[in-house]
Amino acid sequence: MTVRHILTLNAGSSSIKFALFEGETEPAECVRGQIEGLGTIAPHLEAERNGAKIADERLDPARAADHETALGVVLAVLERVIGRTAVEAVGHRIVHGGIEFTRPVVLDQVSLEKLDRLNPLAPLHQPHNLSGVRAAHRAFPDALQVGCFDTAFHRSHPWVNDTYALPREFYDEGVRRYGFHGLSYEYVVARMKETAPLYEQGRVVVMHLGNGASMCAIRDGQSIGSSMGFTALDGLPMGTRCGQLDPGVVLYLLQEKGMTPQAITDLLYTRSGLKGLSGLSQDMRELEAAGTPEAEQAIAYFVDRIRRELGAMAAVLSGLDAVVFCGGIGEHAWRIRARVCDGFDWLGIELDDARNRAGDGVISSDRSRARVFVVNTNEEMMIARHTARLLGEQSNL
Ligand SMILES: Nc1ncnc2c1ncn2[C@@H]1O[C@H](COP(=O)(O)OP(=O)(O)O)[C@@H](O)[C@H]1O
Ligand SMILES: CC(=O)OP(=O)(O)O
Ligand SMILES: [Mg+2]
Repeated sequence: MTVRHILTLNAGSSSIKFALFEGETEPAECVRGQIEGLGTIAPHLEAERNGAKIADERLDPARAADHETALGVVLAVLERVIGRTAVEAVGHRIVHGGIEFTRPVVLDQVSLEKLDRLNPLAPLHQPHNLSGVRAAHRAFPDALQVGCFDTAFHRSHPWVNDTYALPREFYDEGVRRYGFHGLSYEYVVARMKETAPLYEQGRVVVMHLGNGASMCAIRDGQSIGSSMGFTALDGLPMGTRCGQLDPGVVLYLLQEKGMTPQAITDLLYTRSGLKGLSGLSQDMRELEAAGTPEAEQAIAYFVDRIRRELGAMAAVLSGLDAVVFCGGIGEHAWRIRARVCDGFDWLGIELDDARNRAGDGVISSDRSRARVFVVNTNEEMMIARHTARLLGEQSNL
């Protein structure tokens, strides 16, 4: 029997991550790579095959000026690496599934057109996710194209955590607290089931802190609340997004400053957050190294909003058994983890300094009532599992 190959594409706001999996039932990763720093002056490509580096280079910014150009680089790398290997399916991270797409689906023309309509609700992601589907279809015309949605994991939200206090018809037409980063949360829950089953059943707050950042309150493995809402703008401040904002500010920008909807979109999605506050960079590595007062204030605001959200989520969960850090910042920035957890002993959190600096697995002390973990999230693995299942179902038809 020939081995099945599944390719996964994950277009984030500052990166494209890709991976190739092989295997009949449980997919095993054989190639993984990413281009990070899209749209910055220093984009970087790295890739490995079975753990060995096959690419590690700074890219000419013109080759990663936007997602579409960078995707061309990714497809060229893949062609070099996998040659004529048949790819049976391509699994895509699609950030917004709206009301209708609540689980992974095989994509066709009709579903793509419906998903195109959600572009305005996730302008940093959705158009790139969908152009990834179209490019993959051109590159692998015989492969099944599967869409896996960031919003799907959060459909278990109880109504109070799913609605806004607007007249009811808005909820009915889809103005809801969808929540995002769902593939990452789903992976973390699956990982905890394997390695820390006691906590998987408990009251867990997961922090996905990357260029996009959100937090999720999880009970019994299900999302009961997210810091993100109708769009991926709400909640925590991010690389370039503002996070929680009084809607009155938007009215002020429209009415008093005469800004157009496009100018406001640009401001809130691409000029705010860490970049806007620091006046320097959206990248936590650069802010930590800079040490300017503005960079310090940007970090302080980021940490403060995470701490507020942690307190709120512990209240929603009626207590706390575990906290998980993941995403580019959550996995690598030990100083941020220390600042987030500082003084939370009243919630039962106590970090072990050496474990936190090492940043792998459990980072809380043995005395800590709540356990704190760092998990290297793997959205690609989650996409591959969903895609393998749908591929299996299709071949049984
Ligand atoms: N070693 C590090 N120290 C601090 N921050 C880091 C480090 N590595 C990555 N980051 C942060 O993680 C971000 C990327 O996170 P990631 O989750 O990969 O991005 P995306 O949201 O595009 O998927 C970078 O913009 C940077 O702020
Ligand atoms: C939803 C979101 O913000 O995703 P990312 O962190 O990958 O940009
Ligand atoms: Mg991401």
